[in-house]
Amino acid sequence: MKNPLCSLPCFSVSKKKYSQLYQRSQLPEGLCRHFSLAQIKAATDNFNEDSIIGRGDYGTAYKGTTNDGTIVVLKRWQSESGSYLLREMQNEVRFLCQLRHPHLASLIGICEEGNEAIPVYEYMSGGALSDRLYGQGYAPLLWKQRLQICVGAARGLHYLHTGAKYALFHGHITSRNLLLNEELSCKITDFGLSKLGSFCMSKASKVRRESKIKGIHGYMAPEYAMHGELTEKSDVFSFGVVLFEVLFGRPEYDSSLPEEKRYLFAMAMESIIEGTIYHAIDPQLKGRIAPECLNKYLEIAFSCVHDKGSERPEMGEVEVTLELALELQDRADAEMEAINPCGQYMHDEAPISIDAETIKISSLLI
Ligand SMILES: Nc1ncnc2c1ncn2[C@@H]1O[C@H](COP(=O)(O)OP(=O)(O)OP(=O)(O)O)[C@@H](O)[C@H]1O
Repeated sequence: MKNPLCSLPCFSVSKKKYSQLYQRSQLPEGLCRHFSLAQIKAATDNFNEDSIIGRGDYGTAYKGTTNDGTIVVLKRWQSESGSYLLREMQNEVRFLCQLRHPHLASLIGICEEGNEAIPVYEYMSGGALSDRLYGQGYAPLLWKQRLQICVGAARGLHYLHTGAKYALFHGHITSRNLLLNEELSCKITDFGLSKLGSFCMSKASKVRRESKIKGIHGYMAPEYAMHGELTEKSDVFSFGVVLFEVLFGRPEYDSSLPEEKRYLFAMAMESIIEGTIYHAIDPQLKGRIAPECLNKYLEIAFSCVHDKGSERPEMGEVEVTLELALELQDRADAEMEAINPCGQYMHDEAPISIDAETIKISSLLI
């Protein structure tokens, strides 16, 4: 049966209308635990202000503890929010209930009672990757930790694209949507904008959005920003943007910087052309990156943000290349440690050589 929500325009929903609009997910208990509203209230001390950890467009995120002691995050949808946000939340629940992967966010269950529709997630105590890269209050991530996080995220995204019966496109990959646990293992979250692709990826992998184009502009592939075409290659593009943030330790756009430095890609390009990349990257990484690793990393990062989707690699290739970059770093570190068994060491700043064909960045980015 066609979901009646799909044909609704974007408007805000009154409480009365909400119950008519909201279709119970009717997910079997085996796929998704069902919480009662009383259990949710107990977990958050009746939605106590102190339990709030953030607010999104849809409503409020709370940290809570379930009766078996599990620390969770609950997202309370507000009826004043637009109906498209309700649709996004249902979309997320529908996908996450059926997907299980160590690098995808874990949906523990949902509460559907009265006017409430509250998904319950595993709590990720390590925060968002964006916060760890350029937020306040965290120790800087080491280069190898960053690489491991990227490898994890690439595995999750590769699984999303190819691991299930139908390909799934995330549609909203950003460093804010990559959450870390205590061991710094990364999980992809926020599947509200996700779309099912074709049964077979090699056939028509293109999904055209009928609705408004949504997402964060700097992460959007040119074909998505301009024509609303969401494919697996749009996720690859967004992931490439994250790879640059990881290396440079800054957001893709930073209004606090002088104009010529605001756009991450303009800065990255200039540093490659002028041979000043080692000065442009995150200062915390100075001397920590082996040149052969940096070369591999930059090669794959630039190819991910290629102007043309067809020239971008598939996530499987991205994953393998990042694993190789990590291996090159491990090897170089082992060699340095053999020479300096108890000393601090710095890797050389060898020139970077990237094929000019790989660097074809959209003018939208710079
Ligand atoms: N599972 C989780 N574990 C720990 N923190 C989380 C979890 N999910 C979300 N958060 C944090 O809660 C805050 C709100 O997140 P949420 O996903 O609700 O909105 P957002 O991503 O900030 O915005 P939007 O979803 O509207 O783009 C963010 O700081 C996010 O890092």
